[in-house]
Amino acid sequence: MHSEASQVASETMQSTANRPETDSRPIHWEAPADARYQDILYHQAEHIAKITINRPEVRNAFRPQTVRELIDAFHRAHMDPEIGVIILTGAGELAFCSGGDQRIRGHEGYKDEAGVEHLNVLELQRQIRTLPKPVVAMIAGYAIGGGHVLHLICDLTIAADNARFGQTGPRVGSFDAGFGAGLMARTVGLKKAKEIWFLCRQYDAQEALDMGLVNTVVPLAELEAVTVDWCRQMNRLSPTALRVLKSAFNADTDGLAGIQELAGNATALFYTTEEGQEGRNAFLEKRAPDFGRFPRRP
Ligand SMILES: CC(C)(COP(=O)(O)OP(=O)(O)OC[C@H]1O[C@@H](n2cnc3c(N)ncnc32)[C@H](O)[C@@H]1OP(=O)(O)O)[C@@H](O)C(=O)NCCC(=O)NCCSC(=O)c1cc(O)c2ccccc2c1O
Repeated sequence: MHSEASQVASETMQSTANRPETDSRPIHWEAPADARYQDILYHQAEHIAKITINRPEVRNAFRPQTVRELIDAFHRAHMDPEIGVIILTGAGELAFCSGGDQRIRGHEGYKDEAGVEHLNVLELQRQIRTLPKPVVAMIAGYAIGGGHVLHLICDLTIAADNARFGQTGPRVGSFDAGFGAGLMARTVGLKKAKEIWFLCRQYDAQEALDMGLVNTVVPLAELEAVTVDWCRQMNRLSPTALRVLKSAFNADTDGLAGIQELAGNATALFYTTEEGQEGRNAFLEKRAPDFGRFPRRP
């Protein structure tokens, strides 16, 4: 029979084993020479990529070029086998992102250098959802309008205590009736999502936490350390498990495209098995496949 003290000790050991200690070692970001952009920054270290919207003079509002660069940077992190987790953030302490740059909004979208109008942030949203690595939004200051939807799309959100969240669409003559509405409702519930869009209020970090819009709130000074710690924790886990789980979380929301994503992971895993390879080998060796040796599992 356990004494009370040994029982407490064993429970403590168990809970410590389940909750890794915070790893607050400093991280030494490097900026690869071939990843230089105008509107964003790209850094990497310890299997983590950090992508920063770098337009603090407009609270990190995006223009078509910003979005093009973000798409390129996310593609880079997606394809880099050294990268396991991606952080999306904004430069400075005042804003994560304030959405589309209203100064260059035209009649049909946001004007690029050639005068062509885009809503290309929608492409970026799909990219962040479908790339098979966790994406963490690291938020200081405002996440507003299209910037608010960007953090919503990310898999996790870590907010500093100065963060503020909200939609402005109906006030500035815009709306995101795609993930901006549907995913918002799935995240915070239908009534709250309608409140966010219909009243265009701002919410502080604690309110965002209370409604399930963010995962945690930390002091501003600890924002990057905590975010990096979460990324380090994810990087210690099975990349395949995280990959399949991410697609599973998308599957019902994204309909057949979501099932396709999840199913693609099943196919990729099947290709790694002897059973999957027997079919290919038989074809290449011009013989009938022998699937008889593989178990019919219950
Ligand atoms: C974000 C704020 C709440 C910050 O307020 P604060 O008081 O801290 O700062 P200022 O207001 O003084 O701003 C400083 C400086 O930045 C400029 N600025 C800020 N945001 C933007 C912006 N989005 N575009 C352009 N410029 C911006 C501001 O003018 C100041 O410049 P000065 O020269 O005067 O110093 C507050 O700034 C704010 O509310 N900003 C606007 C937020 C907003 O309405 N965003 C657009 C929403 S619509 C959208 O994002 C959107 C984009 C898409 O691509 C879509 C695609 C498809 C469907 C829907 C989309 C969509 O809705």
